Amino acid sequence: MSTKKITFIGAGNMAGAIFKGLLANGYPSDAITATAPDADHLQALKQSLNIHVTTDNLAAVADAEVIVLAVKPQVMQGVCREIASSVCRTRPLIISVAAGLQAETLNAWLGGEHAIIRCMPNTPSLVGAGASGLYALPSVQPEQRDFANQLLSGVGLAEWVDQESLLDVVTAISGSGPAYFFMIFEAMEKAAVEMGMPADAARRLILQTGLGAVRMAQETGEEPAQLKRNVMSPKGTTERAIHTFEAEGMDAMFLKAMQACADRADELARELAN
Ligand SMILES: NC(=O)C1=CN([C@@H]2O[C@H](COP(=O)(O)OP(=O)(O)OC[C@H]3O[C@@H](n4cnc5c(N)ncnc54)[C@H](O)[C@@H]3O)[C@@H](O)[C@H]2O)C=CC1
Ligand SMILES: O=C(O)[C@@H]1CCC=N1
Repeated sequence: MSTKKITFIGAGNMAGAIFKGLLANGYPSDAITATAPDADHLQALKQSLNIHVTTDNLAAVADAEVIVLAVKPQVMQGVCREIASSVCRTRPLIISVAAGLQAETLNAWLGGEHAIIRCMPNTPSLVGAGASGLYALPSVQPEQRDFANQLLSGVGLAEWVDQESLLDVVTAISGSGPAYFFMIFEAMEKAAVEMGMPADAARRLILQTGLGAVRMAQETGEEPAQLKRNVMSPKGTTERAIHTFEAEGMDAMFLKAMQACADRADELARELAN
C-alpha cells in the first residue's frame, strides 16, 4: 500500500490493534504517530514499536495526511475542537472509528466540511483478522477512499456500506461481535469444566472448533444452516444440543442483543451531538 503520514488520536485498544496490525504488515513505523494523555503508555509504545508519540494532539496533526480519530465517543468533541483550526488549514483525510458519532457531528466539531470516512473496525485487526465496515462522505476523493480501503484491508476484511446508518448494524455484527464469540468460548469452557474436563484442554478444543467452523464456512461457501445440519445426525447428540439452544430462544436472543447494540450506537450519537 502507499505510505502516508498517519496520526492516531488515541492509542488504546482499537488504535493499537490497527497500528500494530499495520506494522506487522510492513507499514513504516516512521509514518505513524500516536497520541494519548498518558506519557508512560506512549513511551512504552515508542520503545516497543518505534512509532512517533506525543501527548500534544495539535502538534501531532500538523503534518498528518490522514488522521484516525480513535478516542472514546465522549472524548471526541474536545479532541475535534482542539485540532479544528489546524485541519481546516491542512485538509487531511479524517477517519473516525468511534461508535455512533455521525460524520455531520464530526464536521460540526471540526469546524468545516471535511473529507470524512467513518469506519467500524474490530480488535482482531491486531492479528490481521479484523472486520471493518466503512462509509465515506460524498466529498471524499477516490484516492482517499482507496487509501482507507488499503489501510483497513491490510488488517482484515473491509466492507463498504452506502448508508451511514448501516454502520450501527456493522457495530452490532463485527465491531462488538468479537465479544460475543469470546463470551461463547467462556461459556463453553465453564460448561466443559463443570462436566469434568481440564480447563486448558477444553480451551484448546473450543478454540480449534471455532477456528475449524469459521474456516469450513469460508472455504466451502456452504450455507451455515446446511453445515449445521451436516453435524446433526438424526436422533444424535448434536440434534439434542441444537434443540436445547432453540428451546432457549437463541435466535430471539441474538436479535435482541444486536438490536440493543445498534440502538446504543444511535443513542450515543444523539446524546453527544450538540
Ligand atoms: N474496542 C473496540 O473493540 C472498538 C472500539 N471502537 C471505537 O474506538 C474508539 C476507542 O475505543 P477503545 O480503543 O476501545 O478505547 P481505549 O480507552 O482503549 O482508547 C482510547 C484512547 O484514547 C486516549 N485518549 C483519551 N483522551 C484523549 C485525548 N484528549 N487526546 C488523545 N487521546 C486521548 C486514551 O488514553 C486511550 O489511549 C471508541 O470511539 C470506540 O467506539 C470501534 C470499534 C471496536
Ligand atoms: O463497546 C463499544 O462501545 C465499542 C464500539 C464497538 C466495540 N467496542
